[in-house]
Amino acid sequence: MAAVDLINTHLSRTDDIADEAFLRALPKAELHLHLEGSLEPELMFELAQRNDIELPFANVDAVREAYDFHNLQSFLDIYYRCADVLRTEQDFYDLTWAYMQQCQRQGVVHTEPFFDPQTHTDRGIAFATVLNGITRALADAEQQMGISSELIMCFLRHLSEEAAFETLEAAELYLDKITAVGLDSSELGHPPLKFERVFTRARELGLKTVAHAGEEGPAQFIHDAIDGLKVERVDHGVRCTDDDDLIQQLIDTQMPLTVCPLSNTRLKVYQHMSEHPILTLLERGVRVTVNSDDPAFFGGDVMQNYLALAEHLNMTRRQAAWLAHHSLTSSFAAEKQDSWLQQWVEALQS
Ligand SMILES: Nc1ncnc2[nH]cnc12
Ligand SMILES: [Zn+2]
Repeated sequence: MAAVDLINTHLSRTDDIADEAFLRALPKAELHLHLEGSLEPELMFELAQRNDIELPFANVDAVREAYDFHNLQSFLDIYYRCADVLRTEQDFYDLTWAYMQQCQRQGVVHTEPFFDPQTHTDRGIAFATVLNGITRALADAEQQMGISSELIMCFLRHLSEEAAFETLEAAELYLDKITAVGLDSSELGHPPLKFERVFTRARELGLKTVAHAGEEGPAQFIHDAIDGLKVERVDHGVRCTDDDDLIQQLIDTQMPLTVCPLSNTRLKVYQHMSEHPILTLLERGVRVTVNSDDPAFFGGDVMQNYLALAEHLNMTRRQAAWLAHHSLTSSFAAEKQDSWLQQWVEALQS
C-alpha cells in the first residue's frame, strides 16, 4: 500500500498536533548528524582531562553560554576548537557511542552520521585512529542496540581541492567502512563546484554523494550540488525557497533534503522557528526530513527538533508521520526499509 493510503488507513487522528509519545514511537532515521557536533560539554571535559588538555572554558555552564552564535562561521570557529579534545581511538569510540545511546532514547532506528577527517588529520591524528574508533562504536551499537548505520566522510570545503583529494586517497584503504562522501564547513565563498572533480573520483570508487548546499549559500549552490556533484541528497537545502523552479524540480525528482530546524534558528538562518519553511515545503511535496546537525551545540537532538516543529509550527501527526517516512525511505540502507516501514505502520496505530 502507498504511504498516503497507509496514513489514511492507520492514523485515526491525523490533524491532532503531534505529541511527544507519538513522536518518540515513530521509527526515525537521522540523515544529517556531525559526530563532532554531538560532543556534549560533559564528555568534552572528561576527554580534556583524560588527554591533559586545557580548555578555554571554566566549566560546563560556561561552555553552554559560549554557544551563542550569529551565523555559521561563528559556530564553526568554536566547533573546531572543541574537537581538539578528540585524540585517541577510544575518544572517537566514546563520542560515537554516546551519540548512539542518544539515538536509542529517541526512537532513531538508523543513522548516517558524518565525520570530518581533516579536522583531525590536520592536527596529526591518523586517519585510521579516527575511523577505527567510530566504526567500532557503530558496530557495537548495531549489535547491542539494533541501530544500523552508514558512515559519510565529509570534505571541509574551506580547505583546498588538493587536500580533499588527499583525504579521499587516505579513505581508499577503508572503502568497506564508508558509504558516501559529503561536503561541509563554511559555505559562503566555497561553492560546490570547487569539489566537482573530487566527487567524480569518489563516485568512480563506488561511493555515494551528498553535500551541504543552500544552508547560508544561494539556491544556485543546490543546483550545482545536484548537477555537478550528482548528490543523492541535499543537506539543508532550505534556500530553495528563493527559487520556485528549483522547488518544482525537487518535487518532481523527489530529491531528499536533510533539514535541521534547530540548527537553522541557532545559526540565524531564521530568526525564529515560526518562520521555518519545512512544513510549507512538506505540504508542497518536497521530500524533507528532520535532523539535528550538531545536537550538542544547538540544544537539541532529533526528538527536540520534531518537538520544536510541533510547538512552533503546529506540526500534526500526519505531517510527523510523513517526515519520519521520508527519513526512512531516503536512507542509503535500502534493504532495511521494509522492516522499518512495518514498525512505522505500527506506530501510526498507537
Ligand atoms: N551546519 C553545518 N554547516 C556546515 N558545516 C558544518 N559542520 C558542522 N555543522 C555544520
Ligand atoms: Zn550539517
